Amino acid sequence: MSPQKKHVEIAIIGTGTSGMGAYREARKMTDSIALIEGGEYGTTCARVGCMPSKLLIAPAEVRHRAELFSQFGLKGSIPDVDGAAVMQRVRNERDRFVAFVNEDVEEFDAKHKIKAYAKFVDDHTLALSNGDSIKAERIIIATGSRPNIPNFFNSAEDRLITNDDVFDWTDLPKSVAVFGAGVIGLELGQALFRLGVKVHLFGAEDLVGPLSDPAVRNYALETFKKKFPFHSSGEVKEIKRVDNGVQITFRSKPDDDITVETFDYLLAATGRRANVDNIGLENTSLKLDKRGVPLYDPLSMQCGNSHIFIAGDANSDIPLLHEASDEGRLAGENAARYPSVYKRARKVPLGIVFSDPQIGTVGKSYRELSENGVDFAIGEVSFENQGRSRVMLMNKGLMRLYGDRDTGILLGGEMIGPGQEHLAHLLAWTIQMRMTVEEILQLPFYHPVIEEGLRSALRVLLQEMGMGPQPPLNCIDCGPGA
Ligand SMILES: Cc1cc2nc3c(=O)[nH]c(=O)nc-3n(C[C@H](O)[C@H](O)[C@H](O)COP(=O)(O)OP(=O)(O)OC[C@H]3O[C@@H](n4cnc5c(N)ncnc54)[C@H](O)[C@@H]3O)c2cc1C
Ligand SMILES: NC(=O)c1ccc[n+]([C@@H]2O[C@H](COP(=O)([O-])OP(=O)(O)OC[C@H]3O[C@@H](n4cnc5c(N)ncnc54)[C@H](O)[C@@H]3O)[C@@H](O)[C@H]2O)c1
Repeated sequence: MSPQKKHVEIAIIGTGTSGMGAYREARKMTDSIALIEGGEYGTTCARVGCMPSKLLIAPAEVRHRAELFSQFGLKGSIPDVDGAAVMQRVRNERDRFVAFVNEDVEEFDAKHKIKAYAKFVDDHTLALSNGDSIKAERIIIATGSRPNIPNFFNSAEDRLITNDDVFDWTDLPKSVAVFGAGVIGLELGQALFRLGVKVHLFGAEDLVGPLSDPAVRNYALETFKKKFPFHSSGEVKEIKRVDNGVQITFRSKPDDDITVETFDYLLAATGRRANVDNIGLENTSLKLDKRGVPLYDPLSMQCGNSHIFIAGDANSDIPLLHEASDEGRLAGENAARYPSVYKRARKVPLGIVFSDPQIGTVGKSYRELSENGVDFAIGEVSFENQGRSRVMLMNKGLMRLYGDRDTGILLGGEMIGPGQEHLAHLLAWTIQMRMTVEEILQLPFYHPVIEEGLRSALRVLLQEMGMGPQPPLNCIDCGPGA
């Protein structure tokens, strides 16, 4: 068949979370759409991201609780891990989540869907990998991201893997060297370790997860180092493919002796790279930043004043699922409205790492406040003596909250500890409502709950801001271990 030339109002490149959101919004206003997908339908989140990673973490957490039996005075053995069964459940449930997404895609109008990779030929024209081309009045870039793999890792040859590979395993390997102590490395590394896999986590510059507050970061480093081999500032001298796997020669700390260990795989979790370097942006008039991402307005997703919009991981800014979804819908709405483009307020930043202890970041980070010279106070609480956390043997953690000294408004926080996935939400909601610390303290806190730890941090913050009335810290009406 000779190559087809199609003309549409809106072309959306990528049918992941942001592309699907964009499609739903744009579809409300036009029937002239091309929704293009080069890879597999199903989204990164459901196929190889959020969902399968949490499916791997779940059995690891359950088994870890059994390791605490004796501390509770319980007798019983720690369950053996049936790696094949663990991975079978991960794959089955993953497939179920992917099937839900695919059902949604199935319901999209068949005449809108195109299966091919797209590349810009000029500002309005896309060349497709199937030989066809599309002329579009407006275009949305929703191409997502892919693992960033330093060249250094290539010597691991066929034993170099990423998150794209892990969830297709039919059994657990014996050993994995995880590179990158960011979100993926912490989540997958700890889960594999707790499922009996020999894991070493190799970080860089003592960074851990998304933490920028030095006190919380140091606490996190100390805590994770007690849990599994974690070389947070080590030096890797050599990575070599050997007969039985990948041999890694390294120093755990700068002054340590050299160690040589062999692993089945090297898992690269060293950040992600936006899929914007391979879509022909050089053929457009878009201005790019130093990462190669088009300059765009995060309140409208519009690139400059152009008819091109960018959403989700493709813009590299907040590579999280709920943000990709919001950005996709905003881009879809504005592409349909163009040239009258609306700005929408963005949600308060919220990040959660599903490690144990969990990590939470909300609102403005310590780094952002410090670098911008904001005069902020810090309220800190340790979870080591927090009542409910001790009861549950989950009493590891440190929360630091930041408040504005002039207005008493809560600005943000960084934390590691029990139940942070819930505490971080409460904090994000109160920050989005622009509540003062005093107002938040008027809200009900039950007893005995982990939220009482959050209340203690808020009370310390109020005191640090010099704003009364100041309830006595560790007051008796707060209940023991608040
Ligand atoms: C291991 C892992 C765990 C994660 N866990 C969480 C979590 O717990 N919580 C959270 O909030 N976020 C998590 N994330 C992040 C989250 O998955 C992403 O932010 C989100 O999926 C991004 O959605 P997207 O629409 O931008 O990209 P995607 O869903 O990746 O969609 C992009 C689509 O574009 C297609 N495409 C690319 N280039 C082209 C082209 N040229 N032509 C046509 N199609 C193209 C791709 O094939 C893909 O289908 C995780 C990510 C990973 C990797
Ligand atoms: N729970 C969640 O919400 C969740 C879970 C997984 C992923 N994600 C998203 O996916 C994104 C990507 O995750 P990620 O963990 O790949 O990236 P990341 O940016 O969180 O962490 C990458 C880490 O790798 C380190 N690193 C880089 N090069 C290295 C090297 N050569 N050796 C050792 N360490 C090196 C970096 O210093 C950094 O700490 C995250 O930013 C997040 O937005 C979210």
